[in-house]
Amino acid sequence: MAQSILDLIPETCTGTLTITEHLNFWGGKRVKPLHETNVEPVFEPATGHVLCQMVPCGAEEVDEAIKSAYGAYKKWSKLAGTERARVMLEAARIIRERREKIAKLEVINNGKSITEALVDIDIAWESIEYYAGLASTLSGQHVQLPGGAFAYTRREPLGVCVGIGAWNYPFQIASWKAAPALACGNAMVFKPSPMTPVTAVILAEIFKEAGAPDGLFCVVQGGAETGSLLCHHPMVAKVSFTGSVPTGKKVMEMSSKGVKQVTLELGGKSPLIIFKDCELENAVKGALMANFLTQGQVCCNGTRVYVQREIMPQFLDEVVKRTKAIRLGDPMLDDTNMGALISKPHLEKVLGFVDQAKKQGAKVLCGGEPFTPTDPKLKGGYFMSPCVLDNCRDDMTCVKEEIFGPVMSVMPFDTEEEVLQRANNTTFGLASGVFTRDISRAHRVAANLEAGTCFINNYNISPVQVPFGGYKMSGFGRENGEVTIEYYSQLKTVVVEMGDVESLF
Ligand SMILES: NC(=O)C1=CN([C@@H]2O[C@H](COP(=O)(O)OP(=O)(O)OC[C@H]3O[C@@H](n4cnc5c(N)ncnc54)[C@H](O)[C@@H]3O)[C@@H](O)[C@H]2O)C=CC1
Repeated sequence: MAQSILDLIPETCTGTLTITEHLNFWGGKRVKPLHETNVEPVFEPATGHVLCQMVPCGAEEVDEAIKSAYGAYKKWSKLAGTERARVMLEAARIIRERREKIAKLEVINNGKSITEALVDIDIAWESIEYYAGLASTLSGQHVQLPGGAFAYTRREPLGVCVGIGAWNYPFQIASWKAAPALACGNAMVFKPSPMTPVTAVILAEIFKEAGAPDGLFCVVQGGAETGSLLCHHPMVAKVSFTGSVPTGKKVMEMSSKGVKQVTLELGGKSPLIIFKDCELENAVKGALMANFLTQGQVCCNGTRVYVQREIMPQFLDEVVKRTKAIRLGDPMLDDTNMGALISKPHLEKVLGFVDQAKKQGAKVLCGGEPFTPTDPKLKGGYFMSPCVLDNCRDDMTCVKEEIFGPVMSVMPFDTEEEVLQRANNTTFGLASGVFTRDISRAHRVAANLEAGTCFINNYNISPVQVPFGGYKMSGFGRENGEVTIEYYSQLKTVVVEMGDVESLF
């Protein structure tokens, strides 16, 4: 097999890696693009250095990848769950073994800190390991019918599933989609975001090395056009999408033409409610975790922080103190805790939200400015200082729209009833959080929040055993947890007659 891209990573890698290897993968190998049209440069967010070129796949290549996946599906779906589990466990082991190198590559392509990237890679192999465990438990039901007849159900795969990913968790999103899909006996064609094309192909190489049939996990590069080709392809049974609400709607519409199943993991504007009886230090830490991971580019972030009026001054003091202490800089260094945003246009968009918030009456307590690290190699990076906004109102743009950057909006509230009404007054419903020491209140609030997840006394932890997904316009279907098996399989009912046919004719 050709040399892995992982072997190209130099010792000191910030701003030095250039990848010229092909980033498509099907038929068990990396594939050279057929045409070099609509090529887009891919930037290293921390430096602005061109990391590689993203060459989108056209119709012929998408068709080839899907056919390769279909061939693998025919073999893979015939294996017992235990046999599939063996390959998946081996893939998880290889990822674990190479976690540092994969994490470094993720940092180079995404800009998040190495500390966070290592967690992402660990969650990725954990997910593959978890679904490997479930692969051998898939089973149906036996139903007795009158006259000795009976029926049973078989849990069968769907076929070729498509995964379309966002740029904020490139390797983790690919793994979260591949793991349940493969455990159920499907094959997957994955399209990463055009801004983060690099690490999905590493996952493909690892599945191959672990013993998966050629084509089981394929990678096609591209943007909207390639994504649309995937959604329309007649041999695709399901599309699992992570991205924005507008694109999610298009994916659903395109998939509906072929009556394909869809999972949509979309955006959010999640509320975090902090009651005066909370343990304040934990609530402050929770608010930071809810806003500043991956430079604030996290779909389930709790960016609307409602704080009970009596504790607002202490809360703001502490939150600002800790936010100012966040160390920005070279994401490859262990003591950096915030890296660079994904792109220059995205940085400008986020800074634009801060400007607009100021115009609408918000007060910037800290951050919200472009940031230039002292290290000269980071001069061209897309950094901004994490921002806390006070004096926010529910009708402001910064409180209503997903910013997808390190910007926390803080608002006071007085009563539980009032805050619940305000927290639910949104078209999104991905996540939510509550900090309180009153256990009855905690569960009552959790039950009344209209969101797919509610964190009590913590925020943004995502164990693979726990279902993750949205309410309302944040999407439907789930990732992680046992329930996701339902989204990657279908039930066949087999009815068995033991006597004579009683014909009405
Ligand atoms: N709920 C969740 O689990 C997550 C949601 N997100 C959401 O993703 C968004 C940020 O990610 P972006 O990559 O900017 O989102 P995006 O919606 O622009 O793109 C997502 C993916 O869809 C592809 N795509 C774009 N147009 C398409 C089309 N017409 N047909 C098929 N595919 C198409 C893109 O190439 C990319 O791979 C945020 O809104 C965020 O909230 C991000 C991460 C996790």
